[in-house]
Amino acid sequence: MSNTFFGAIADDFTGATDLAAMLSRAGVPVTLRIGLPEGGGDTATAFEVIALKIRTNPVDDAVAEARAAYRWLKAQGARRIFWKYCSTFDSTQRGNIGPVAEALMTEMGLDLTVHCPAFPENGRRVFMGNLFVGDQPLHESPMKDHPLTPMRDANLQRLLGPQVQRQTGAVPYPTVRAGVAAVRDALERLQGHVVLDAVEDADLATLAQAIHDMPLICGGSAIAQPLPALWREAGAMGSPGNTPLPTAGGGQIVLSGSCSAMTRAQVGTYLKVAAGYRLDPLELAKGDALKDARAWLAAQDPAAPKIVFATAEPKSIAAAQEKLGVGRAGALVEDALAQLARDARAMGIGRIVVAGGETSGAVTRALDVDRLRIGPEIAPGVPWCFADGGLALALKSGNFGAESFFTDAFEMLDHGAASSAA
Ligand SMILES: Nc1ncnc2c1ncn2[C@@H]1O[C@H](COP(=O)(O)OP(=O)(O)O)[C@@H](O)[C@H]1O
Ligand SMILES: O=C(O)[C@@H](O)C(=O)COP(=O)(O)O
Repeated sequence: MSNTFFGAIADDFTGATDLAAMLSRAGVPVTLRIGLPEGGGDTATAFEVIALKIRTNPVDDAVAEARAAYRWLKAQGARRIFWKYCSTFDSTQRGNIGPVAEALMTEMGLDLTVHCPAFPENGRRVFMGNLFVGDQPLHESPMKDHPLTPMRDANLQRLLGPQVQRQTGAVPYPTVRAGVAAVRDALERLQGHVVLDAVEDADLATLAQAIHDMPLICGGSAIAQPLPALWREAGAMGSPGNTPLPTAGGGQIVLSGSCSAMTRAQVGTYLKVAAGYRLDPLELAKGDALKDARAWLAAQDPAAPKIVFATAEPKSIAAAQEKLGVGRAGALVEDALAQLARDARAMGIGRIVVAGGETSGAVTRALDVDRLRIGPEIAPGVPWCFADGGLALALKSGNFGAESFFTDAFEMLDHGAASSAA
């Protein structure tokens, strides 16, 4: 058995890099695995994050993949397990947040776990069990129009309830404000899935102190940031070593399949300085559109700023989904962007920014990457990641980053920030 201390299972790829970034901020080197590792005990490190693509899979498939990932982490000796899902609680009515949490509890013989999606730095706050995005309740935020997981309620217990067998409960804000002992006390009296309120980072610090010894924590990435220092203090883990990051190759491209309000703004901003090609799922379904996109890409200068995007307004997404179905519309775009990523690599492009969690999963898999090292953060929760062979990837959650994100990302590499990263 090797020395893994912390093992995370992330339901999508942007979520995995987000969590890895938070742990890196806390000073620990993280190994990010793309998909379930094969064999691998000899390469296991202290902090392992496994990126799966199971956010919108059928429940049974998602549970089976998460269980297999858990068993691999357990075989490496992991003593803390983290089930990483989206800070906007992206899930369908059936799952997969609840069913995976339940399966992990059963595997681990637990009757209590906590759910903490709050990420105040990115505007996700939980108050009295209700999730806010900026100043809007989740179901009034742009998440109500997500192509795959439209969120139509903000109350986390109401969202979780139908997804789980065990009971749900909550630690409300006044208890969190009352401090660590009050939170511990509340948790001792609860069972099942307990939703934790957190409005500011100070609340996350309180919660982390109260829950750092729990074997299973579920939620967004922000609650992970204060944990390594507490584990170190409690003597639960040693000081992991550090190794230098690989360097990034040349050339650049942005591939965007996210349709979030923030990505739409980012694409609009980037098109002012970059060459752009728009993919339309209805055209892709007809057959020739991908060939045209590939020809367009082949004619571009690898070094010049460029973007291929399917990013569209809710009305146009709805029209495509009505004709093709939600799954097919999404898959056509994901497959096309995956093929274009392979083409970009073949042209010698080594710096790729991908917008969208599902999209990132499709692209990263297409590039045959099995491990990523975590570099500097471009924006909160979005680090540059480095694969072997000179490939640098930034996997941007739809909602994250400033409007200038795509330019910010390449400027960061141009200015050599990667070489100074932890
Ligand atoms: N124009 C479009 N019409 C329909 N679906 C689209 C369109 N553009 C992208 N999609 C799909 O929407 C989904 C966006 O999800 P994702 O990549 O996870 O983005 P986010 O990070 O914003 O959630 C993907 O499956 C993508 O293929
Ligand atoms: O927690 C978050 O918000 C992100 O880490 C995340 O999961 C992003 O998912 P997408 O918005 O689908 O990229």
